[in-house]
Amino acid sequence: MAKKHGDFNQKIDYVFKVVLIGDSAVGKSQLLARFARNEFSLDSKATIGVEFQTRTLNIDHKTVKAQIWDTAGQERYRAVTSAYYRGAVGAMLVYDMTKRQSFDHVARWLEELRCHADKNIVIMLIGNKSDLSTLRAVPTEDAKEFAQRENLFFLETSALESINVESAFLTVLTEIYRVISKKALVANEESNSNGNSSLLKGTNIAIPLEKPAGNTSACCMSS
Ligand SMILES: Nc1nc2c(ncn2[C@@H]2O[C@H](COP(=O)(O)OP(=O)(O)OP(=O)(O)O)[C@@H](O)[C@H]2O)c(=O)[nH]1
Repeated sequence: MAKKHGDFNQKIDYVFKVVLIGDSAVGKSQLLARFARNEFSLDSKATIGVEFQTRTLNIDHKTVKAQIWDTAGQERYRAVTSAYYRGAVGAMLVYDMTKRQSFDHVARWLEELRCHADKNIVIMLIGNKSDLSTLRAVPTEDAKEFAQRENLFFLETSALESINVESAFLTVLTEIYRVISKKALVANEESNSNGNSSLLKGTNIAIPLEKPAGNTSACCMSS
């Protein structure tokens, strides 16, 4: 039987939950389809509710299962609650580079993300549909500046032409791995000095890095 894109029978060392967010029709589902199955559809339907897909890959000789969650950008279908963000260690915040409004809403999405998610979550800002660059409505510099100011990774992608999609997801997953390895090192050092065994030894490590700080109910995006 043919192997699925990126799937192999190996012990999983880590499961990383990554969430996709952004306005409706910016291309979240197609970015996921491109990354998880190397597929693309031009007549993609609006997402209703929440779905996820996985892809297993190797990072630094470890087997990582990326569990990528997708939800509707349309307000009437949106099921984004704290449950969607719970346990997420990465986020792809997507806008459509041909739709200025979707970029103008990025700050609100970021606010919602920071309100619900772990404070150490790794975030990639994505300007999708770079194949339509003649219709560009968001200059690269504007997005780059925003990303620098907010401490986000940034890439322009095309799910259609498979440009930078792999790179965007791999950057986030590798950074998550880097953060978690660093934490594991600290945990190891602390437990060694306490004479305890490592907190993070073993497999299928639970990922949440830290709980979000404070009361989250007051800071969520209003419609
Ligand atoms: N030209 C072009 N079209 C794209 C690209 N990515 C997605 N699309 C198209 O944009 C439309 C919306 O894509 P979706 O992936 O469904 O968007 P979404 O953000 O998941 O939308 P919601 O589910 O409503 O939140 C579809 O017609 C896609 O085929 C891209 O990179 N280039």
